[in-house]
Amino acid sequence: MMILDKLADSTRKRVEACKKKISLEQLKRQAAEKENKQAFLFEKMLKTKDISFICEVKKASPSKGIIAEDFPYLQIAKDYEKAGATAISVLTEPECFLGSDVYLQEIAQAVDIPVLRKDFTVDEYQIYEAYLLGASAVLLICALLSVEQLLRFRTIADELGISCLVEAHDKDEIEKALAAKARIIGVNNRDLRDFTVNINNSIRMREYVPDDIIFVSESGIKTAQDIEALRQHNVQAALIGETFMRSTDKVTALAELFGKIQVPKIKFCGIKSQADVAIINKVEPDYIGFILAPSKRQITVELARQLKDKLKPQIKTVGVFVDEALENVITAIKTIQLDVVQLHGNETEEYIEELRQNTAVDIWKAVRVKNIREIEKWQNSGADKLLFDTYRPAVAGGTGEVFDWSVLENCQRPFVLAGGLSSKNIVKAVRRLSPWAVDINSTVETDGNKDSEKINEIMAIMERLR
Ligand SMILES: O=C(O)c1ccccc1NCC(=O)[C@H](O)[C@H](O)COP(=O)(O)O
Repeated sequence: MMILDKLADSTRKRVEACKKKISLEQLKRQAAEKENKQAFLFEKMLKTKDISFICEVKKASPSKGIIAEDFPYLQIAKDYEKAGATAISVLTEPECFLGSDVYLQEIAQAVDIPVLRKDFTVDEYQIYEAYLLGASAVLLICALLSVEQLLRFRTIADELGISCLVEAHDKDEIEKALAAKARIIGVNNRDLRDFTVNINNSIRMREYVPDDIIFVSESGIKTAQDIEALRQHNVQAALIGETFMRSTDKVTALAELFGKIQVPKIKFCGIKSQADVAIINKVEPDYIGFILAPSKRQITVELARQLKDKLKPQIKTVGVFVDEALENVITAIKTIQLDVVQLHGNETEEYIEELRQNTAVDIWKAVRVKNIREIEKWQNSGADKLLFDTYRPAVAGGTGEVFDWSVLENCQRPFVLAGGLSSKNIVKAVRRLSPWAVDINSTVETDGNKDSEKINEIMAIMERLR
């Protein structure tokens, strides 16, 4: 019997045993009661310009045996998220892959990125289970399912708001996936009959999948050259297990596979004490920001001057103002010896122009992003840089919340990215948007003060991207 048939058999038995504990009807009722706050997140996140990474958490496999003796699955998942993974695939098959539903459930709760349940789906029961465990997607393998089953399972998943990664190995299976109206097709580079792996399989199969369907290359991807070849063939995502499972430093491993990027300048905003300055001097970011506008982080011009005195001279200072009278801004620039003025209110082009006439500092205009029109409106601004931040009514800045980055994908000007950037999302943001600089504030604070561990973590992550 082939491995796939064995796995399907044992999965059917497993599902029957589960049904005795909780019936399908009960499971359906539970699913109906659960609110899906992030419908189809898995496929939404895979729709990016450059290649995405689906990183796999797996302890063992039939072809390789035990891959990870030590298996801190939650830490692995968190490391993948920091490394910039777009999604995480979690093996739940218990016999050959030594997976568990518990891994999936805990991981889905611990990370903000979508999680795929990697199992051998042979029964609709497993789709409801996956949804209840917190999965954002399930795997449907063409070699195991008829077109009718694929269609039915995909329809159930659609009703629940979760995605299906429909896996094929050859042209016939791709046709089956297309007949089942798959929106995401994964081509497996591993031949499950003899376990041989050849990443050219997905490259060969690329032409059979229309461009409006997300194409995922699965298995055996090891090197930056592999990723570059997939990129050249317009592959949207790479699903990688063993290579990442065997790497001790996921951030560096993913950075090496992704290839060189332009690492942005780094600004930490809301510096307000000598203790903050001491932390900053140790890590030497490119910029720091003093909030000189009403905020829980506001400091006086005089305190900013004193802090600047203690700051290493190579670190540039940004004064953040909100609709401040021009003469006060000019006085602050001179007193503190600011390098940059960040206008974070409703300042106009005329205001920017007048400021330009009166000072030599760089001017950054903060745009709090409500929609894409906001981005377009400021494209011809006279400001030196635009800084895009999250819009929240009645909050000028420092929200700690992320906005929808898709509006920035066609931005023509170099920009500063702000809004809820953290060690969890900064790599993904940098790869996806190539900002000129990143601005981090709330997420590196603990109890209202800058936290050296959190700042060090961001700096260490960015260092590994170089
Ligand atoms: O941070 C503030 O308290 C603030 C108040 C008023 C105007 C601007 C403010 N911050 C400006 C920044 O440059 C922040 O770094 C930016 O908004 C991002 O903040 P966060 O989302 O907390 O990382």
